[in-house]
Parts: sequence; C-alpha cells; structure tokens
Amino acid sequence: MWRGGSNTRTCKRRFFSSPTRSRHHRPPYICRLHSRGSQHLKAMAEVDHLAAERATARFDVEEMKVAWAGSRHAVHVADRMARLVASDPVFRKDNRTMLSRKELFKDTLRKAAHAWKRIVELRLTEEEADLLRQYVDQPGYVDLHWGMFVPAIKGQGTEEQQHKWLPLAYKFQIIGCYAQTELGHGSNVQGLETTATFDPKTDEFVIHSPTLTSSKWWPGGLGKASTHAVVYARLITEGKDYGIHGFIVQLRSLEDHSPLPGVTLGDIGGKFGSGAYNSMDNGVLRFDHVRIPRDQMLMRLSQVTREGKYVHSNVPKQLLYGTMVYVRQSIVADASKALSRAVCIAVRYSAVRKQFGSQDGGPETQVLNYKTQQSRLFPLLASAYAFRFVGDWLNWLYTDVTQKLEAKDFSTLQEAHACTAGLKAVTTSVTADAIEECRKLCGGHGYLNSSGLPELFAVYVPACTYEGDNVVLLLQVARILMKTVSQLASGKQPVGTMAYMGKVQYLMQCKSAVSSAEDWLNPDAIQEAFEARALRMAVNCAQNISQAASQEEAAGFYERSPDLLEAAVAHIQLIIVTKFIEKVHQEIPGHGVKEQLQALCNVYALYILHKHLGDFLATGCITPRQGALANEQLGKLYAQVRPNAVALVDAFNYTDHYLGSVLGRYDGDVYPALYEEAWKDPLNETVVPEGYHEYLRPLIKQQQLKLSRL
Ligand SMILES: CCCCCCCC/C=C\CCCCCCCCCCC/C=C/C(=O)SCCNC(=O)CCNC(=O)[C@H](O)C(C)(C)COP(=O)(O)OP(=O)(O)OC[C@H]1O[C@@H](n2cnc3c(N)ncnc32)[C@H](O)[C@@H]1OP(=O)(O)O
Ligand SMILES: Cc1cc2nc3c(=O)[nH]c(=O)nc-3n(C[C@H](O)[C@H](O)[C@H](O)COP(=O)(O)OP(=O)(O)OC[C@H]3O[C@@H](n4cnc5c(N)ncnc54)[C@H](O)[C@@H]3O)c2cc1C
Repeated sequence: MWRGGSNTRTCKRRFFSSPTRSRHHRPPYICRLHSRGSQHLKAMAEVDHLAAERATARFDVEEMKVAWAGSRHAVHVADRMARLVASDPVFRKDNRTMLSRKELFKDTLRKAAHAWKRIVELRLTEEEADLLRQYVDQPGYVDLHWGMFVPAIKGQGTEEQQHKWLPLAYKFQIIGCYAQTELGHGSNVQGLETTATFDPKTDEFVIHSPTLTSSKWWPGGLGKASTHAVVYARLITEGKDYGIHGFIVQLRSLEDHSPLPGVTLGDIGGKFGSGAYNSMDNGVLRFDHVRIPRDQMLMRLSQVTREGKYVHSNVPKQLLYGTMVYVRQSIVADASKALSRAVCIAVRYSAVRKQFGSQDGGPETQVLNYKTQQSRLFPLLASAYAFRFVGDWLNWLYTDVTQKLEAKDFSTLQEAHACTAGLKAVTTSVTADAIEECRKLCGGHGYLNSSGLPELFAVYVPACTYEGDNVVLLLQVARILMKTVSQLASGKQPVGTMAYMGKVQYLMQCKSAVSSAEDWLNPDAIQEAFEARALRMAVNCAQNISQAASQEEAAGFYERSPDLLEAAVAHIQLIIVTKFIEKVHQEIPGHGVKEQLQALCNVYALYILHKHLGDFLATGCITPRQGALANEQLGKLYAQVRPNAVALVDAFNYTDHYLGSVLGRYDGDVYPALYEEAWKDPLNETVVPEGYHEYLRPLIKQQQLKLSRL
C-alpha cells in the first residue's frame, strides 16, 4: 500500500532490456591554463599532491568503498554511472552558478532530456537510471516525477488506476508533480483548503481554489514542466467534508503545453543562492472549478461511489501520507551523500592547505594537523558514515513495513513514521550545518563558488524544510515518545527502536561504570549512556507535562515543546549510534576496514556525548569526570583518524565532476585550478569592465579635475 518507491539498491528492472554497456574512465586531468591569466604558469603533468596522505592509510580503500556503497556490485554500478555522467559534455556543471535563471532552467530541461536519451540508448536498469539522475546533480522536475508523482499513484491508486497512469508516467508521456502544499498551509496538511466537490449529475469532481491562501505553492516541477499533478484537496460529497484526499489532475495540454481551462499556473520565483535549487520550477497553481472524472480520485484507501457515497477501506487514514514517508527515508540516504561530499572537499583541501609553523624555512603545517581542525572535521567525517549506515537500515525498515502493509499488518506504521520523521529531521539539520562548517574549514577559498560548497549549501538547506519542517517532524517523534512512556506503567512492552524503554527500571537509575578513557571504547558503555540519557529525558518531559497541574495534556505538551524537541533528538541520536554499533559488529571484509569503522563509530558517539554533555550530566547517568574521560578518548581517536583521513574520503569514490570543487580535487592540485577557474568568470571576459566609461572614468576624472583646481 505504501509501494511508494522501489528499493533502488536491489531493483534490477530495466527500462529497456539489453545489457549493452560502455566503459568510461576517469579522464586524466589536464591543466588547461587560461591564456590571459596564466601565461607565467606552465602546463603541468598529472601529479598526485595527496599521494603522501594516501600512503599513510592503514586500511584497504577498495574494500572500504564496498563497505560504504553496500556491496561490490553497488561500487561497480555507481562507478560506471558517475564516469558516464562525468565524461558527457551535456552534463557539464562548472558554469552553473553563472547562468541566468532562464538559462539554468533550460539547461535543466536539456540535461533531463539527454539523461532520458542515454537511459533508453544504454537500456539502463532502474538502479542505474537513478544513479545517473543523482550524478547529473541538478534538481529538476524528474525528481518529483519519479520521486513523488509515481510513488503517490503506486501507493494510493487502485490496480486499475495504476494500470492506466503508470505506463504513461514511465514513458514520460505525461510529467507529474506532487501538489500538496498551499500558500497558507504546508506543515498542517489537515488545514489545506483546496476543494474537490463531487457532482453526481456528471460523475465528476470539481476542483477549486476558494481563497488566495488555497493556491498550491511550492510543488517542484509544477511551475513550468508538469502536465499532470497529484493534487491534495478536501473531498466534499453529499454536503459533507471528508478531509484531504489525492486526485490526479491534468494541468497542461499534451499538444502545446498551455494551461487547461480554469487552471492558472506559474513559477514562484527565484530562491536562495546562485544555481542551486533555482534549476527547479517550484510552482503556483489555482483552480477555477476544474472538472475531472470521478475515477481520477486516488481510490486505494477510500472511494466515492457513482451515487456519491463515501466509503473508507478498513485501513489507517495515515496511509495517505505514505508518499511523504517514502521520500523522508530517501532523504536520509541523501543526507549522507551531501555530507560526505562536503567532508571530502574539506578533508582533501585541509591536507593540501598549509599555514604557519615553518621552521628554518621548512614547509608550513598542513591545516589538517591542527587539533582544532581535526576536532571540527572528524566528527563530520564520522557523521557521514553514521548517516550512510542508518540510511541503509531505514531503507530496510521501509521495505519491511511496506511488505507488512501489503499483508494488512499495520503494527509497524508508527515505528516507520517515527523513524523516518526523526531521522529525516536530525540528519538534514546536521548536514546543513556541517556543509557550512566545511566552508569555514576551507577558509576564504571555501567562500568561492568554485569550491562547490556555497552551491551545495544552498541546494541542501531546504531539506530542513521540505518533506516536513524538522521541528514539526521532531514533535511528531516526541508525541510518540510520550505515548510510549505513558504506556510503560500499564506494562505494555515497547518494540522496535523504542524497545530500550522497556528497561525503564534499570535505565532510570543506572550509573556508568567507565573509569578510564579507554573504557569509553566499550560499545556497551556507550549504548547504556545513550539509552539512559534518551529515556530519562523522555520521562522527565512526561512528568513535567503531567505535573503541569490543571492543564490539559495538549497544553502541557505545548508548554514543554522545547524540551520535547531535545528528548526527540536524544532518541534519534541513540538510533544512529545503535545502528552504527550494529554495523561494526557485523563481519566486514578488508584489511583494517572494520578497525577504521570502529574508530569512526566511537568518534561519532563520543562527539555527541561531548557536545550534549549537559544532557548526560543532567540526567545523572554519567559524572563530570566520566564526561572528561570521554573527551580525552575523543582526542586519541582523532589522532587515530588523522593518517587515514584522506583515504576515508577517497572511499566515497566521488569523481571530480560530481564533487564539483576545485578544492576537493582528487589530485589535490588546487592552486592552478583556483587560478584557472577565476579567469572563467564573465567579469574577466573584458580587461576593462563594462560600465567603466559610464561610471568609473567620469568619477576618476571628476576627482582629478577637483585635485588639479586645488
Ligand atoms: C532522467 C530519468 C531518471 C530516471 C530515474 C528513474 C528511477 C528513479 C527512482 C527513484 C527516484 C527517487 C527520487 C527522489 C527524489 C526526491 C526529491 C525530493 C524533493 C523534495 C520535494 C519536496 C516535497 C514536499 O515537501 S511535499 C510536502 C511535504 N509536506 C509535509 O511533509 C507536511 C508535514 N506535515 C505532516 O506530515 C502532517 O501534517 C503531520 C504529521 C505533521 C500532522 O498530521 P495530522 O494528520 O494532523 O496528524 P496528527 O494529528 O499529528 O497525528 C495523528 C496520528 O497520525 C500519526 N501519523 C502522522 N503522520 C503519519 C505518517 N506519515 N505515517 C503514519 N502515522 C502518522 C501520528 O503519529 C498520530 O498517531 P496517534 O497514534 O493518533 O497519536
Ligand atoms: C525547496 C522546496 C521544495 C518543495 N517542494 C514541494 C513539493 O514538491 N510539493 C509540495 O507539496 N510541497 C513542497 N514544498 C513545501 C514544503 O513541504 C513545506 O514548505 C514544508 O512542509 C513546511 O511547511 P510550511 O512552509 O507551511 O512551514 P510552516 O509550518 O509555516 O513553518 C514556519 C515555522 O513555523 C514552525 N511551526 C509550524 N508548525 C509548528 C508547530 N506545530 N509547532 C511548532 N512550530 C511550528 C516551523 O518550525 C517553522 O519554524 C517545498 C518546499 C521547499 C522549500
């Protein structure tokens, strides 16, 4: 029922069926020096400026690539798709931040069309096609078409509706988007105002936007590209409002793309940053009594009969939110990608960049050797791995829940909602902050577009808002935590990721046995501290809510919501730590790979402990001395990570094209690249700038004249 999206890691479905493949190799970097700017520099042969760093790695990088990607097959496919994109001039993206909005949008249409052509020509599987889409790395209507429109029809459409609409969507005979959010309401889905009123006389729904605030606002792909949308509207039949339901609505002519009668459409305007999410046509949509056949209501969960009777199948109404749950789980996997890209750039550049510390004319110190740089950067490196593994687990959970729902088993729905909502919120918030931190870690050059970091930040930050504002989602997790705590007294045993709460008697009074820094390397010590902290924070909130005398529970929840947010974060961090520990307990092949992952797992956990020490101390499960020991151990772990840092980011296996950063280049040859890149700026097209004769010359001349009169 939630068959929203497919698990692309395992799906082998081919769009077309012959396995013709071409091999593409990383093109050797040839330093193309700009004729005007770099006459004094000579073209240089390929040099690996990071070779010394790579030589210090104490593990097998090729095997770490497998651990990161999930399987040898995944490394191979990703590698092939990344190179395919990198070697195709249509997928060039180094000029993106210099394009006007119109040029950028047209470039996005061109890339999407070319990607589709290549997918058809090369008969790529769904897995390969999705990777290709990712490596093209430009938000566009295809993301919403495949990521939300198709999943909404799969999850909420009947067999008959799927049979009718999916083949059209699969072949791009129609292009769809997901039109839920309105000008007046996004977070509060139940507050949407668009109406779908059944007219039994004509067997049609009349879709209407009764107010300005009911205008659909934000849907990606809606502004200019989509021909159809899944529109969420209040279903009204026999004079009664049955709340929000999904409807397939055609918006534009399939002949000339003009809006259909009664439909007003457009783009909502420029967004944060240059390039970035401006490639997407987020749109506005208003309906003036637009009629659609009754069978375009998505009727898997509930139906309206020919006579206008509303019939709800015996399933939870939250299944209507299934598409959002699907996308939230995919956003967690995307967080590890965005974070690892930023970290890869910052680690490589920090190994190349040198400042201070030269003695007797010797080389200066690599900034990566500064302990402060390590303490800012290595937790982010560890977080990238942590998010990758928790993302894999979440993908498994989603698949498992989907199978259960198919069998009408709804017992894990709440768990899926809590995990997808909470992990989406925590991983995107951390990643957005981390990209900005990586920019600062790269000093001044990090602020240049050519570093890739400003655009990565601008394109990534809306992830904290779309698919559910992070605060709104964490409050959903908090509500489930409070419900679980309240059920403990009745002896109901919590399950899944809440199971630890069943150990309430022990966790409420346990004291950590850690007595040396090394003791913090024991996963049981970490697990216990994280469980005790999460449980005690949740129980404290529950007690405070119930003690808010005379108040209703909802009012108590509202009063305590800042604390509830922190309790929800603690619970989600526990899940991330637990899944990392479980990963490291598995058999992991390859020389030194397991040891590196163990170190990163400890860095992640002890960094969180150090950063949120107040929480751990306040709940009394650890002492200030134990907190200090954790910090001491963290310092030792950073020293352990240091010689492996560059190899650990190499294991992400990103091409220079995908990274899109002169600072993060594989060969570390950043200075000629920075120099060369500067000369490509349109401002450098002329030696004397446009405007000189209008504004600069008269100003200078005027001043000269004044001076000569003195
Ligand atoms: C070139 C060719 C390429 C070819 C490629 C081919 C292959 C491609 C394959 C795949 C491609 C994949 C691409 C993916 C790309 C994705 C890109 C994404 C871009 C993102 C764009 C953004 C889109 C959007 O933002 S869409 C709009 C999102 N909006 C929201 O998220 C709104 C948030 N609000 C809500 O969700 C709800 O309003 C709410 C949950 C906050 C409150 O809901 P309400 O009904 O009011 O419920 P409430 O009273 O709070 O709770 C009642 C009970 O319901 C439970 N509950 C709530 N939600 C859920 C749920 N989702 N599931 C289960 N249960 C839920 C809640 O716990 C309550 O339970 P209780 O027991 O009654 O207490
Ligand atoms: C780039 C981008 C792409 C998008 N794509 C789509 C799309 O394809 N389709 C689609 O339908 N929508 C899309 N959206 C819309 C998106 O889903 C909403 O913006 C999002 O759900 C947040 O809702 P909102 O804008 O109403 O925020 P609001 O809810 O108005 O949030 C404003 C502030 O209020 C706070 N707040 C709100 N409610 C509460 C509460 N109960 N308790 C405490 N604090 C609260 C929030 O934390 C936030 O700080 C997109 C948005 C963006 C930015």
